[in-house]
Amino acid sequence: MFSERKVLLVVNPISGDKDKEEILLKVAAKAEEDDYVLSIFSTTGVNDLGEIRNLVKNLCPDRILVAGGDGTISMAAEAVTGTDIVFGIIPAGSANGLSADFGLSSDLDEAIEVAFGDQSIHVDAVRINDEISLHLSDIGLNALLVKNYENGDIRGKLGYALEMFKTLNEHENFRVRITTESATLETEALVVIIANAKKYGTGISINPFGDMSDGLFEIVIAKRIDFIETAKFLTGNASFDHDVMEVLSVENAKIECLDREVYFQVDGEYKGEVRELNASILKGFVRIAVP
Ligand SMILES: Nc1ncnc2c1ncn2[C@@H]1O[C@H](COP(=O)(O)OP(=O)(O)OP(=O)(O)O)[C@@H](O)[C@H]1O
Repeated sequence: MFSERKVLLVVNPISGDKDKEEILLKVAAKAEEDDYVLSIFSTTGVNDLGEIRNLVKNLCPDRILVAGGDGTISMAAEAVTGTDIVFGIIPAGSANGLSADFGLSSDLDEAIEVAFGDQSIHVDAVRINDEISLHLSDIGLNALLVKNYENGDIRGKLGYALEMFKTLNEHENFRVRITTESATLETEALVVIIANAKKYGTGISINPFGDMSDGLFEIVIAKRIDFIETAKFLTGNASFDHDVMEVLSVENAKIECLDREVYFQVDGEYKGEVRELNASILKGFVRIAVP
């Protein structure tokens, strides 16, 4: 008997401050062309994870497409983990770091072709306390920037640029102890990044050693601002000064903030202040459609 193929489109109506009408129309047209029955879920910001989990259970889609920013993409990925559903990304956030890491085009037609295409790879995620991170999470300077951005009035890259001045004035370094399966390290830090991927959505490549499918994540520690050493690190030059930048490839890590609570963000979502994080790799977490 012929069984119909189903695709679920998850849309965040507010991400990136962009109208999603064109996305809806183009995805509907492509679904019809490829003989998929399309269902649409628009996020509300309240219990979206639970709602998407229920939809996945009841609809049993073959494919799920997500039109939103990194926060929506990570949340929807969490809803499908443990299934073999192909996950397609339609970049529609203010920064879109995840799609940049997968080499996805920002052109809508191309992104839709890939999201409905046959190529896919399994990618890892990192569990950090009760959160799932597919991309980049951190404590310190950048998390404070994310907090200030969320409280600011201006969305998009301009919003980030404006909040950067305020953030640099407000930030103070902190002391941290990092315990991994192979080492313990204690240092002062500007930022500690838990990196499954390579690039922030701003295009800054913070983890040149990152591979989202290698069964490892990186802990990147920037100890202080030093432009030359930071530039060496960011360009993948392995001779950077370890007094300035440090990178550890690990499966598990415990991060303790020794002198105070520190700002924490996960995939671009501010999560409050924390004293301790426990991070572990989740291998092959989700199957993502790629070019
Ligand atoms: N309908 C909605 N109204 C308000 N907030 C929402 C809605 N749907 C989702 N959200 C919130 O959007 C956030 C995720 O945004 P996402 O990462 O997709 O985009 P973004 O590019 O970060 O968006 P922004 O334009 O805010 O920078 C989550 O905090 C979620 O709770």
